[in-house]
Amino acid sequence: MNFFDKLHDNIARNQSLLFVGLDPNPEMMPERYASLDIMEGLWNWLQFIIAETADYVCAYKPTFGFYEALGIPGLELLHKTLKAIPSHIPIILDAKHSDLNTSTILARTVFTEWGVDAITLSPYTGQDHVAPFLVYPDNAVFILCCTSNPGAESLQQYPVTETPLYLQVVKESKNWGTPEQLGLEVGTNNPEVLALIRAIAPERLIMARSIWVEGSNLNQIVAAGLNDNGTGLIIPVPQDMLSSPQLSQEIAALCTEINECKNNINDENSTCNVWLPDVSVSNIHPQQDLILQLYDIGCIMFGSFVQASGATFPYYIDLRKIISNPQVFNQVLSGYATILETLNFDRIAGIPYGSLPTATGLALRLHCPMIFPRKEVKAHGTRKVIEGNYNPGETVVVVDDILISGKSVMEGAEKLKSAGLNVQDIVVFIDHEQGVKNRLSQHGYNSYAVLTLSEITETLYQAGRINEGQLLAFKEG
Ligand SMILES: O=c1ccn([C@@H]2O[C@H](COP(=O)(O)O)[C@@H](O)[C@H]2O)c(=O)[nH]1
Repeated sequence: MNFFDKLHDNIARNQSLLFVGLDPNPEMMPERYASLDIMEGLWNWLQFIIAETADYVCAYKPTFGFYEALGIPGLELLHKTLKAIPSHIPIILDAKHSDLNTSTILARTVFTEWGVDAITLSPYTGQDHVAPFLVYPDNAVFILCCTSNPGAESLQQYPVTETPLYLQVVKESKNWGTPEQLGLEVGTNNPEVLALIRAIAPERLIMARSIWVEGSNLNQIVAAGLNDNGTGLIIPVPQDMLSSPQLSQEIAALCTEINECKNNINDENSTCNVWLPDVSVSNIHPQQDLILQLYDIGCIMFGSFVQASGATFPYYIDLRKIISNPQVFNQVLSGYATILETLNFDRIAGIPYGSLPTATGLALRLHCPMIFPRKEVKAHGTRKVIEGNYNPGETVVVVDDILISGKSVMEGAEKLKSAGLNVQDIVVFIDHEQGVKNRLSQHGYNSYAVLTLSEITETLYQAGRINEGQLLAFKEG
């Protein structure tokens, strides 16, 4: 089960948006444990917190730094703490990790060895740093986009007049991972800041932090943080409460207060227009997130572009860019893989150059050998038409990026056939439509596409990424 499903199950099971920090901070350890050895006192305290709160939380969030600061016994304590958390409750390791060089090894350690479900990351090292954490489909990351630390303000709010840095972080990080894998960590007690972030990221889970300061208005904070469906927000249990001997009663009362707050807000927002989200939800394309990301990373361009056929189109689809965005690339591969898994073949062939990375990714993912027909045959060396090993008589599935006239893919397929291979199935990411599938079928090929061009354009239009003029440009192209 992936992190978000696990989290939502617990929100529903415990009727709680609350998460608890499991922080062995000696300065906060209650007096009643003072007579014990420090590590024993902290361990008893942590066990007490888990036992008292397990029925009232949606997640636990151990802060890595507190354990690290206790040295080797601290890391042993972390290990024991992670083991003590009931397995159905998701664990968010608060690491605020920011080092690119250690991201791959840390991701592997925390997700595969420690059983952590999600981790907090600092955004400064960019997508390269985040990508190694996103190759684990059941795990998630939270990107720190805003902190309540007054000293951070001059950076976060810069430049004051245009988009401040913290909002830029929100915008940028939306391109790094899907809503199921990437949430936002937002430290603020200012409802306006939360509302600005929510407006830019209506689809993201927000992990609120630092909301419990004197003068904070819980109702306003919850109202600003919830999404249009009245969800998408998790709230920390105040640190002070975790020292209380009556922890379970206090957290139960807080849970009720937040639920009342949430229900009132959701009731207030339930106007006579309440049917609208239902209508739009049913219209949302299942691949909407991927389509928007492809657009956002510049795979869909407007302008005057001459096609291989000589025709001029008012747009160009450049799927070659996906190789620079591992998260998007991975999702594109999943789209192809779903189709390939229904077909029978001995080898995968990619059409150069654009589809070679895709064919390579699919060959690795599906454990299937790959070959490719050369675009041009070299006048030296082996002078091979087909690269890679194969046996005549084998069946090959051809993968390409987009079908416009079908000429490129058929040329590639013919080269494979002339080497004695069987080619029947062609799988592309985008079908330009306008009869190209029929053309391929007239030449004896079955063709399959992950998406059609009209599905993409309708989705972009509905999401407000393109205007009516651009939509028409696609339709008339
Ligand atoms: O928007 C586009 C249009 C074309 N391509 C490239 O061309 C072939 C598909 O064209 P055919 O007419 O079907 O041969 C495709 O493999 C792309 O490499 C493109 O990338 N984007």
